[in-house]
Amino acid sequence: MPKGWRRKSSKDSEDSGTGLNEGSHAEGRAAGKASSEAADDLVQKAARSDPPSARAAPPAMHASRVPQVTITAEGSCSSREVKHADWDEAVDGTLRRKLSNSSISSTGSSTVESEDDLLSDTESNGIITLEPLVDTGEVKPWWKLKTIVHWPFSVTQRPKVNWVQLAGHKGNFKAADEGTILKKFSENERQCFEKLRDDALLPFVPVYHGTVEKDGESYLHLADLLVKFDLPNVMDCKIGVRTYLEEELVRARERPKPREDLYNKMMEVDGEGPTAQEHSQRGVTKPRYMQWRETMSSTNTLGFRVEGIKKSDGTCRTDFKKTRSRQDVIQVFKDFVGENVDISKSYLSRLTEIRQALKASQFFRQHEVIGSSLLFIHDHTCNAEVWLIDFGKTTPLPEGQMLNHDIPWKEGNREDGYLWGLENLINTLESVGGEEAGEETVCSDAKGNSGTTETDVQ
Ligand SMILES: Nc1ncnc2c1ncn2[C@@H]1O[C@H](COP(=O)(O)OP(=O)(O)OP(=O)(O)O)[C@@H](O)[C@H]1O
Ligand SMILES: O=P(O)(O)O[C@@H]1[C@H](O)[C@H](O)[C@@H](OP(=O)(O)O)[C@H](OP(=O)(O)O)[C@H]1O
Repeated sequence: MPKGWRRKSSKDSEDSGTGLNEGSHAEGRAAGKASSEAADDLVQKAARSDPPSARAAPPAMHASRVPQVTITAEGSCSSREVKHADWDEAVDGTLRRKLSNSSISSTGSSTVESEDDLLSDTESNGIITLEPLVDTGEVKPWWKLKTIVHWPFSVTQRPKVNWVQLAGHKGNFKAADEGTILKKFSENERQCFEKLRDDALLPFVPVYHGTVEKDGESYLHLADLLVKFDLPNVMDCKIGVRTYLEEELVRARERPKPREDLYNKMMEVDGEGPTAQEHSQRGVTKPRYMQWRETMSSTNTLGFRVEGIKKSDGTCRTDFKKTRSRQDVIQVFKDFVGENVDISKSYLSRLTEIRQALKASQFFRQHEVIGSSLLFIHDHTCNAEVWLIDFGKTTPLPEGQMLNHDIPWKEGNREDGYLWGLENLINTLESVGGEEAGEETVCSDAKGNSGTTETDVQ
């Protein structure tokens, strides 16, 4: 049992996240209004605002063919249009898809965007679709990917390859050889993948193939986790009770930099979110924004939040900023698993294995894990996997220091609430399964033959 936290039963916290964290909504709003003084006051206040975490809480191809990147979206995902041929010469000589920012913009123009825009624009979340401009009928590596689908909105009958980035920074990913992707290099993340090579968590992180240089840029070469799935359903859940580093807090306190992009993002969700001072300066600091995101979503109440979901039918959602109560999260999960008990069970067993591995992991003990996600993937075969991704802000502790990951965060202790969030995630999925006890389960084999089974969940 976490020290200082209590894992509540689903009953305890039945109707809202506030059941897990009494008054946290009100406090969230209060935090939203917290200060009308100088920006550094905002940061200090945010730092002091005794986050709920500190209170009782529950538990690829050849040159003859010129493919084209099509970035489109459905549902509430960002809308992207076909831009220009966007294949690159690959690192090893074959051609690769380029998912770079230069071909993507919210207006569909091919204008190269500034670094600032890239960092602040999360509109990149969308379904990335490849299609060849010239179809020779030849089967090339990319077309062998199992993620090939024919979109309903397709203007062409050519095969397409889809990859989805549900969260994170625009332009951070490129395609690589079949079954792999390139992620923009971060020394911090590289070090994490190197250390994970010899760790208990290795079976739960994407295979790391080292670093790659391309056009003067460095990348981490990683396994594409979607590749073995057929029309996958994908969900990104950010884990932990805190989504910013302590050092970001300190920096913002020393040199507060109110950001207009973050102010605008806040306004999009809640016009009443910014304080009077933030309205007048049309800016909010990063930690203040991050804390506001935490209080608006289930990060504070449950220690995790849903960032985005892409379903096999092509629909994609990233509008979960206000999905906060346990009931709302359960509903989102129910919808994601399609009321399929077998899938819930598979996810649960994988999460249980992850929990076990985390407890055995030396890496985990010695790192503050911030902004990392669990990527859920399943398809009609009921193959369901969960993977640990994104170690960009996972930071080593000073020599000799270790974290519990399930005790409240207080500035200085660097606790991240990762295990607490995982516990709540498991608990939430158990509720999804529990509510669906006896539901008919329809999974198909790899050839698409359906089979119906009656399943009980205890
Ligand atoms: N190895 C992978 N295989 C398949 N999809 C992946 C993989 N890694 C990341 N993704 C997709 O890309 C998205 C963003 O990944 P990630 O969080 O690593 O990016 P990021 O830019 O570092 O994010 P952030 O800005 O939150 O730090 C995920 O939600 C997922 O949809
Ligand atoms: O989810 P949202 O509301 O779009 O907010 C972004 C999200 O929290 C990212 O995790 C964060 O990047 P980091 O995790 O790398 O800090 C980014 O900061 P940024 O704008 O400074 O890139 C935020 O804008």
